[in-house]
Amino acid sequence: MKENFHHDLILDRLDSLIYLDCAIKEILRFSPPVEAVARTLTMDDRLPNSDIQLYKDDQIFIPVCILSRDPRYWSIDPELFYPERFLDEDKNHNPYAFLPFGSGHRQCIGQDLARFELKVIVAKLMQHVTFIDGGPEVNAGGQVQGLTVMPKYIGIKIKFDSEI
Ligand code: HEM
Repeated sequence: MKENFHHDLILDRLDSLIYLDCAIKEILRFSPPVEAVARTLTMDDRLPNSDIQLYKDDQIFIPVCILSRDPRYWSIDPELFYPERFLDEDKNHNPYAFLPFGSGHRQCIGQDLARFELKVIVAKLMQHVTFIDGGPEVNAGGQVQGLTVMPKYIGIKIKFDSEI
């Protein structure tokens, strides 16, 4: 990125940032901002290979955050934060194991915009600043559950590259 410091982020250049795509996917897999999506059944059904009977009008939750860390659906240990998985071993993952924007008729209508915005903002910031981990004391882990999930603590130092 550093050698591209003065380059504008034209679309072609954004498209070439394949590793950034992987990193954004990995963030959405590792810590999906929406942990579950809900559905109301329109007819009776039974979960395959189980005794679990479901009835019309039942409400079910699809646990996005559990599916994205279920070792049955990932080749590389899903507890590892490893963006490269999307280049190779986990490129063709089960599509239902990765649902940060939901799926089907009610999937997120803003997902293309969200992905694009995330990519532009991160790429633009990386052209001008360096992020430094605030360390284990400030980044003590944990999360806060609201409408979306957020880190409980977050400590990042930001250095403007002109200062380095
Ligand atoms: C990282 C950012 C975002 C995440 C993780 C996210 C995630 C989600 C999820 C999980 C759902 C439920 C999907 C389902 O039930 O299958 C949803 C629905 C929705 N999202 Fe997003 N979203 C994001 C950004 C946005 C943005 C930028 C917009 C609008 C510009 C947006 C608009 C909507 C709308 C309108 C729905 C309801 C769709 C419906 O019920 O038909 N979202 N989103």
